[in-house]
Amino acid sequence: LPCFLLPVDKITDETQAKQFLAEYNSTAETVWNAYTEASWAYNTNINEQNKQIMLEKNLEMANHTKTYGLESRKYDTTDFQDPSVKRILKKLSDLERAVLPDAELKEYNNLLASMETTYSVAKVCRDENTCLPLDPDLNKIMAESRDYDELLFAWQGWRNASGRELRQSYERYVELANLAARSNGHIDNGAFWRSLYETPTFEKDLEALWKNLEPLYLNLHTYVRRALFKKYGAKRINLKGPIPAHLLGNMWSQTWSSIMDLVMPYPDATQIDVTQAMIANGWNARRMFNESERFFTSLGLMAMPDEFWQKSMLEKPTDREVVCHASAWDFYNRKDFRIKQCTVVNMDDLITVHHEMGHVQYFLQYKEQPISFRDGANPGFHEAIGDVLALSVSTPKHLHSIGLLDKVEDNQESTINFLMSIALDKIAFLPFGYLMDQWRWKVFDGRIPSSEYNKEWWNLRLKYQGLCPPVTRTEEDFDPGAKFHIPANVPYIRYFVSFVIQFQFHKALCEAAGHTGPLHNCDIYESKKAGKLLGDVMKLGYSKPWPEAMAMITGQPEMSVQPLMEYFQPLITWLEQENKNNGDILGWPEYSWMPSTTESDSVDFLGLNIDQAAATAGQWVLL
Ligand SMILES: C[C@H](N[C@H](C(=O)O)[C@@H]1CCCN1C(=O)[C@@H](N)CC(=O)O)C(=O)N1CCC[C@H]1C(=O)O
Ligand SMILES: [Zn+2]
Repeated sequence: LPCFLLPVDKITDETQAKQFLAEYNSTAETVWNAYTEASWAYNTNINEQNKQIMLEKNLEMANHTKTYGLESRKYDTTDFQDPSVKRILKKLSDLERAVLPDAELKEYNNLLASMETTYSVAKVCRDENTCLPLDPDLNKIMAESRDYDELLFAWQGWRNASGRELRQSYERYVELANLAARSNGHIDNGAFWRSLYETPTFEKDLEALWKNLEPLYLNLHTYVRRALFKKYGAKRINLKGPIPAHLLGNMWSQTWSSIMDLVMPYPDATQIDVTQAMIANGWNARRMFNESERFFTSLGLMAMPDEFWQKSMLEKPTDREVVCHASAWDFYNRKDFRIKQCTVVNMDDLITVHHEMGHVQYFLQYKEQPISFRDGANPGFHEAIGDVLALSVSTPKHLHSIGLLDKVEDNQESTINFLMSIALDKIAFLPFGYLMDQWRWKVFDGRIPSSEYNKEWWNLRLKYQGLCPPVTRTEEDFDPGAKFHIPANVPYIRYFVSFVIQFQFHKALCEAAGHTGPLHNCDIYESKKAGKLLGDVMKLGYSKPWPEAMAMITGQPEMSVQPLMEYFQPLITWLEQENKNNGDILGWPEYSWMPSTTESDSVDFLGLNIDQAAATAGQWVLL
C-alpha cells in the first residue's frame, strides 16, 4: 500500500494527551495575550502602525493555532476517560482561520481590519467643516430628533458613509470565510457559526421560539405604528403598511426605548426618564460602572480587579480615532480584563454598561478554566449575564433606591408604562436579533448572491420587523454593512438566544432570591443565593454542553419563551385591547407601501398633496 494509505498510528495515550494540552494551554495564554494587547492598542488608537502590529500578532496566533490544531488531530480519544480532554481536543481540531494558506490568511485579516476601521471612522458631513461620527452624534440624532427629514439625513448619511464603502470588501470576506470553514470540514461559515451551539435542531428550535414570540411583536408593532401615525401623519405612516425604518429612535431600529415619549400609554403616571435624573444627579461614566460593579458584588459575585479600572477605556478620547462600539476584553492571563466604551450619560448606556460588565464577570468567574473553556456555555449565555442584572436595575423600585426615580407608584398605569419601556427594548429587538444571521447564513450558503445583498436584507427587514426603507434602496447600497457586527465579523444569533434565556435566568434567580409577586417587579439586588446560582454556571465556562448549564439554573435543559411571556403578560393583555379599541390590524398587508419622499407631500391639501392639487387646480383653470 502507498504510505499515505497506511492507517496513520493515532496516539491513544491519555497521559501524553494531557501533557500536550498543558503545553498548549500555557503557550496559548502567552500568544493570545500578545495578540489581544495589540488588538486593544489598535482599537483604542487607530493608526497604520498599530494596525500592522496587530496583523503581525494575529499571524503568530494563527501559527500557534495551526501547529497545535494539527497535532491535536493525531489523538484518538475513543477510549479516553477524561471528558474534558476529549472536549478540548475536539475543539482544537477546528483550526478556524488558521487553516488558510498564508496569502489568504493575510488577505482575510487585512480585510477584517480595514472593514472595522472604515466602519469606526465613518462620518456624515452637514457641510465641509461639520462632520458627525456615529458615536455620540448620529446616535443622539436618531434617539432625540423628531424631525422626519433630520432623521433621514442621519439614517441615509450613515449608510452612505459606512455600508456603501464596505460592500466590495465584504464580498471577498465571505469567500475567504467560507474557504476556511470548508477546509475545517463545515459546509460553509454559517454552519461553522451554528456548530458552536452543539444543537442539531438549533435552527428549528429558533424558528419555534420566534413563532411563539411573533404575536407579541405584532401587537407592539401595531401600537407603535399608531403612535407614529399621530406624530408624523398619514403621508409618512400607513396604518396597514410597514414602518419607515428611521423613526424608531435607533440607527438600526433594533431597540425603540428612545421614542418612549411618543408611545407612553399613560403620560400622567410615573415618568421613567432616567437619563434626566442621571444628569441632574451629576452621574458620569465612572459612576455608571461603579453602580454596576456594586450590583454584582451585592450578589456575592466578583469585584473588578484594580487593573480593570487602570486600563479600561470608559470614555471617548478626544485626541485620536478609536473603535467606539462598546466591548469587553479578556486578556487571557487571568488578571487583565477591560471594557472599551465611549460612554454617554444616559439610560441606554447604563444598560450597555451592565451588558459589558456581565461579560467581564463571566471572564472573572471562568478564569481558572483551561483556555479552551474560557467561553460562555454557548454564546447566548455570555450575552445574557449583564442583561439579567439590568432587568433588576431597571425596576422602578431599584431606580428609586439609587436616586434615579423620585417616586414609585404601584398601580395599573405605572405598571403598563414600565412594561412598555422594557418591551420597547426587549420585544422590539427580537425580530432584529433573529434576522441578522438569517441574512448572513443565506449569504454564506449562497442563497443570497452579492447581486441581491440589499434586496434580501430589506425583504428580511420587512418580513420580520415590518419595516421599510424611508427612501428607495439599490444594490449601490449595502445596508447590512451599516451595522457593526457585519463588518466586524461577529455572529448575532447569540443576542436573540440571550433575549429569550435572560428571562429564564431572571425567573430562576428571582425564585432563588425568594421573590414573590409579579415577575416584572423582581429585583434580585443583594441576593447571595441568586448570585451563587449564576456564579456557579459562569465558573463552568464552556466545559459542559449548554443544556447542562441551563438545567443548573432553571431546572430544565431547554430554551423557553414562557418566562418572557409571563414577565410581559399584563402588557400583552393591554396591547391586544388597545389595538382592538383603535380598530388597528396586526401586520402590514400593504407590504409594498413606502412613505412619499418629496417635501411638498407632507402638507395635505384637499386630501391631495400639493403637486397633485396644483395639477388639478391647473386643469380647472384651463377648463
Ligand atoms: C454593545 C455590545 N457590544 C458587543 C457585546 O458586548 O456583545 C461587543 C462587540 C461585538 C462583541 N462584543 C464583545 O464585547 C465581546 N467581546 C463579548 C464576548 O463575547 O466576550 C453589542 O454589540 N450589543 C449589546 C446588545 C446587542 C448588541 C448590539 O448593540 O447590537
Ligand atoms: Zn455582549
